[in-house]
Amino acid sequence: MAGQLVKEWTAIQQFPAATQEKLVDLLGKLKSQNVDTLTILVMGKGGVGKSSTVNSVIGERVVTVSAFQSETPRPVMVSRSRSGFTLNIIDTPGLVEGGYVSGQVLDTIKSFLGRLLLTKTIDVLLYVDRLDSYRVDDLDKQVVQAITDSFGKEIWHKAIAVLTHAQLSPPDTLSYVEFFSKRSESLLKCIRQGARISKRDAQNFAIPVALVENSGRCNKNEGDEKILPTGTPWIPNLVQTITGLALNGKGGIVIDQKLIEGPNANDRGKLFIPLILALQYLFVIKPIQKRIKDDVARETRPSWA
Ligand SMILES: Nc1nc2c(ncn2[C@@H]2O[C@H](COP(=O)(O)OP(=O)(O)OP(=O)(O)O)[C@@H](O)[C@H]2O)c(=O)[nH]1
Repeated sequence: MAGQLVKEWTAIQQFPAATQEKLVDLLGKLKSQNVDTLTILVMGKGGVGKSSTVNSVIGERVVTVSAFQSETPRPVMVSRSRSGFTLNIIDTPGLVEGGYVSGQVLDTIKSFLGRLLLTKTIDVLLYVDRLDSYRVDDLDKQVVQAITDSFGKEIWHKAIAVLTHAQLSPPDTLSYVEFFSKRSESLLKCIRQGARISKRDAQNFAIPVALVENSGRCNKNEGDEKILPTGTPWIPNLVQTITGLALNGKGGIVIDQKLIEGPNANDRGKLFIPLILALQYLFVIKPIQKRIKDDVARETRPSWA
């Protein structure tokens, strides 16, 4: 990738042996299908755990994590290669500023992608939110809508809903599995509404949900792998979901000029052309015609004629 430093993915060796084995297996599966590069875009609101998730997957602290609004300039792309396979992960700033979806942040993300990935593709979107948010609201829908408007509805063919803080203790009345299924169903419903995916089309846009626990206090199994309350080691599970999506037969999101400049940037004014012509006729041409007519009517023959 032009101008992009691709480092060797040495941090993979920091993972416990069982996790390493599964990751190497999954990368092998991708290579066997002729996929030797995977580019993952990470988006979501602020403070939901995007940067932490990037660090967890790479296995080292590659992007700054902060309990408050991040001061690290983002977007940032982290690239790692291993045995001829390259993983690119793009961390982005939170999409909400001052209680509103920030068009400026989205534009920054798009121009960053244009500079780095023009004519290349985004293979997977990690849409990050927290498991321990108890409800979705209109702002969530607006975030999804803004992503859809910027990248096209097709991006949801390549999306995983990632829920961080997954080691939560649910309220007394619900089991962990019940809580997870309620939370993921309400988030998926919000995504479908925000992305304008009809009920009939929902099957076609089956968005997987993956759980993540970035905390250093995440429980571990006997193999030292970080596990969810269900016992599932979450890093290989997330990478498996990513692999499945990369190989789901749907094309990635191509970063081209049209996407960078916004939908029909050149056509934007076209809608106004008839209106402008009508106004021109009413307020310019008609008055001129009238003045000419009046002038002709007022014209008196010169004395010499
Ligand atoms: N317990 C727990 N804390 C998490 C988890 N993921 C992130 N955090 C914490 O949540 C805070 C925000 O995490 P970030 O990774 O910076 O979140 P972000 O989405 O990148 O935030 P912005 O930079 O504002 O866009 C930090 O204090 C993290 O330590 C998680 O899975 N579990």
